[in-house]
Amino acid sequence: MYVCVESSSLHSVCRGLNMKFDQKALCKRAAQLELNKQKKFQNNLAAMSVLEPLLLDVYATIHPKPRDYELRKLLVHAFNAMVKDIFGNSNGFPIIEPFGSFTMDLFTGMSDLDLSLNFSNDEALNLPRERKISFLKKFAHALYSFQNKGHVSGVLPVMGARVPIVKVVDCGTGIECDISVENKDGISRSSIFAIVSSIDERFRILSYLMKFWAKVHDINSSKDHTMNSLTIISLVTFHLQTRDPPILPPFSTLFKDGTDIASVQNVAFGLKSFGRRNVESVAGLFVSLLNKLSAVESLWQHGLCASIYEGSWICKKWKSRVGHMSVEDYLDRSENFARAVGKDEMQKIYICIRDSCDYLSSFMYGRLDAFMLKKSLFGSIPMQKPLNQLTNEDKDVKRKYPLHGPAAPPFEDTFTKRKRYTEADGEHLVYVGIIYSPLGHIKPGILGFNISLNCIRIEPEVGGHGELASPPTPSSSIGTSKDSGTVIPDRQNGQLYQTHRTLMLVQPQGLLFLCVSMYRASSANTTVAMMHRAITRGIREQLSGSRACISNELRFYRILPWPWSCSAYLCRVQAPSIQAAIRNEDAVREGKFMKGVRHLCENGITEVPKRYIFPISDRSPKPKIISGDNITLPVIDLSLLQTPNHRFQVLESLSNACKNYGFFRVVNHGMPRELIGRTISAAKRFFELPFEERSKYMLNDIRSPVRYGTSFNQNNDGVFSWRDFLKLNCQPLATSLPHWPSSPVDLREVGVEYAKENKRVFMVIMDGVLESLGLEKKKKDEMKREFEEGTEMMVMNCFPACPEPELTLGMPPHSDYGFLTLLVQDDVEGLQVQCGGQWVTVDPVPDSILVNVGDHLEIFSNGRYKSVLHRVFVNSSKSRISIACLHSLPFEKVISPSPSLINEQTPKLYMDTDFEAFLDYMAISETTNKTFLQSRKLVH
Ligand SMILES: O=C(O)CCC(=O)C(=O)O
Ligand SMILES: [Fe+2]
Repeated sequence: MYVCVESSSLHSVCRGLNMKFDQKALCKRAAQLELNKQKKFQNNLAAMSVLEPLLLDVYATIHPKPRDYELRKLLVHAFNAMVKDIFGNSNGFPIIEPFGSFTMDLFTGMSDLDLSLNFSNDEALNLPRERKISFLKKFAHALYSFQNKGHVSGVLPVMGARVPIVKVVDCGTGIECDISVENKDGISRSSIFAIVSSIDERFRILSYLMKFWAKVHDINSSKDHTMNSLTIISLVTFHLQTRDPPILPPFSTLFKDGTDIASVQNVAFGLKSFGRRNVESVAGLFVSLLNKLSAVESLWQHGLCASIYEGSWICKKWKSRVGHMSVEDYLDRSENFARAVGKDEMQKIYICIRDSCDYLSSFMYGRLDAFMLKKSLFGSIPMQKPLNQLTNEDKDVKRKYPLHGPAAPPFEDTFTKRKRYTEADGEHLVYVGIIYSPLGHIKPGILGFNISLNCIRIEPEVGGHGELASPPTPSSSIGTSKDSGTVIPDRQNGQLYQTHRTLMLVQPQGLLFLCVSMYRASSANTTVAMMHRAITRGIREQLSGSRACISNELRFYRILPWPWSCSAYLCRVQAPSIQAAIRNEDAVREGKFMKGVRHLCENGITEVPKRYIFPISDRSPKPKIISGDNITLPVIDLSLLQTPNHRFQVLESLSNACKNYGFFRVVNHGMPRELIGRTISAAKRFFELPFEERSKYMLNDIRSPVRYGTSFNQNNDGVFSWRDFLKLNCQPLATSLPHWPSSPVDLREVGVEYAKENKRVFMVIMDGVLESLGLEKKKKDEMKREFEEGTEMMVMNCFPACPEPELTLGMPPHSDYGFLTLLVQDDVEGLQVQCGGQWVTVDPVPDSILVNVGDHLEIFSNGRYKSVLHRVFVNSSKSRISIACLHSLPFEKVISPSPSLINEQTPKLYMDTDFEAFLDYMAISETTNKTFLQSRKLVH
């Protein structure tokens, strides 16, 4: 125990500055540093107004749902029934009482449940440690027998801990519980924070955000010597106490009538409007809290301590040493909540704090967009629910203490980005519950490992088992000694060896994958957390290949003897019927959809697989069949653009076309008709090659000079598009060309000729576009020089004939990313553009080249010219080929609104962007519907 030897006259020597601090000087210095930091940090109002909803959105995502509350309550109830059987129940005791994050209302669906086994209500009663341990042993003994029967799993007594506990996972809910005895300290601390929550709601929001932020950065774990939750919540409290005007009172005020819950509650009741005078936003508080922590980095070692009892900094030394971080326990002021924080871990914490301040600062300066900020602060993986929280009442599993509750709501898909079926399918996901208990069930075999799952539970919403496999009985063994495993390389930390097995189960309404991993570290320096991260990445990569969506990840256990560890994943794929499930399973297993639409058609299909069915809202209204109803696009005669007499007029038309349509045709462009014909023909012949030949170019790297693929953004598309494509990078040609397909034999030659001609035509149009935007000659010439070196991506599209064309789309509504796209096509109709809120079909016109404004030009023109949404429909009889060339500035160039187009009436509307940002975005998001461009918009 650390005993406080603090006094206000305590001196500590600052080695670096050779300076002494007493309490007053130290606190003054902390305030000064915070002020300096705050001054340097430019709070941009527009950016703040984007940050606020962003943070509230994160909060809404992580905040538990009603079912999470309910399950925990039911679980407490079930444990109480269990306790009654184990210990008897004479005077109403013992009872199980929850505390910790659940009672503070600061938990998430992933949080453990802290429970205390209480033998009386007497707050003063303090059982000796030995007594507590003997009660826990008795409890653990009973739990083991429940474990054998499949009621609970992962029973683990941790008697050597400061507070002895038994860990156990409930099979019905998947919730891990830490049970302690007479944990009155824990109960009163969490009750007090729950009361504080009622004073100002910013406390709870900020606590959630900070806890989540810390979790994402792996700095919220006392076991790993980073910050425990009490430290984080106390730092939030402290920040709110030290704002001007303060939002929360010092706890000394709260405790003025005593520290018993009733008194504190009473006092708090009178403080309900305490923080009202302070109107700071959550975003403002979030930023200033990180800045505050960042500012005082150097002062902790001199005894700086956050006292929420006093509501101010104090100077404090703990008995054995100065805390690396000091956050005074408000009930026992001789204790440091942050006592577990280690020296190296403090550095890790500070790297995260500094980085996050930098991200926020870049965001304020417009150098980082909201999307990337969110990713940097909170990661890109949504919080996942413990899978068994999706349960209905137990049916199959033996459960002695059933959770009697209302039926579980339908599965809420937190992975909307990866959702594979549309709402129109009508059916929700199957519930599947699974508990994996590694303790005592994983043994290294001679060649591999034996893994037994001691309590898998499968609970279909509708009874009956799948056809492909029946659910494993409790303790099915899915590991075999023949399974020598796969090596998953960890790019950052060398190699980790792991073995994993994939168990596939088909349920009447869905398909499940269960991946159980058992692995060991390759070196003694590898921490368990590193192993876990590497395996997680590996499994996710494998699953993204199969397009399964991960519905949940089981708890990560560190309780195996070093260097072994294990984790398990359950993934589910939504499917409306067993047949569909089997079809999908085939497709997923063989990666059939990934092989493209032509491949699918070549294998004979008579209906559109579910995976390709778009929501009605996306595919309606049906394309108009009556010709003549199609849109007449502006026509720009490029030959006239070069004649001085007509140039001005043509520029005028060009400007109108870019402003009002975003699409126009160019004629008299000088591109030989036969060259267009030859290029389309080469593309057509490429798609007609045997799949084995085409598949040589099926590369997953979006930066590769050649890429054969399918759909729109195949790694992220929820619904697949009826399109295959071949993307050829044309800049620089010399290095890209050798990678282009060698078959059909003329593809390279024709492609090069076409790419060069296309660039020439693009330069002519771009010259006009720049002039029409009023750029002065010098700037225009400079831009043109850059465009000469600019990117050019040739996209050959193939839209095969489709058995049910009205259900799908060749391309979803999207805009193109570059400055201009030049498009040619065969004679089959398919393109539609959005015009005045309507989808209108564009006729194929031989000899003309269709041009459209891309996102980069919308940004560069500061919104004067608009990139326009377009989509492609397919038909039942004819395959269609189109070739789009997307042109932009060089890859590394930053694209920003032209300064000449920013003025008082039209302030800068978009933040700077580059290809890297686009690619990053594309890698994890759906890019349809101009979402990328939306993410670049500045709010005024
Ligand atoms: O095929 C078409 O008409 C349009 C193709 C397209 O929009 C694209 O490749 O971005
Ligand atoms: Fe397009």
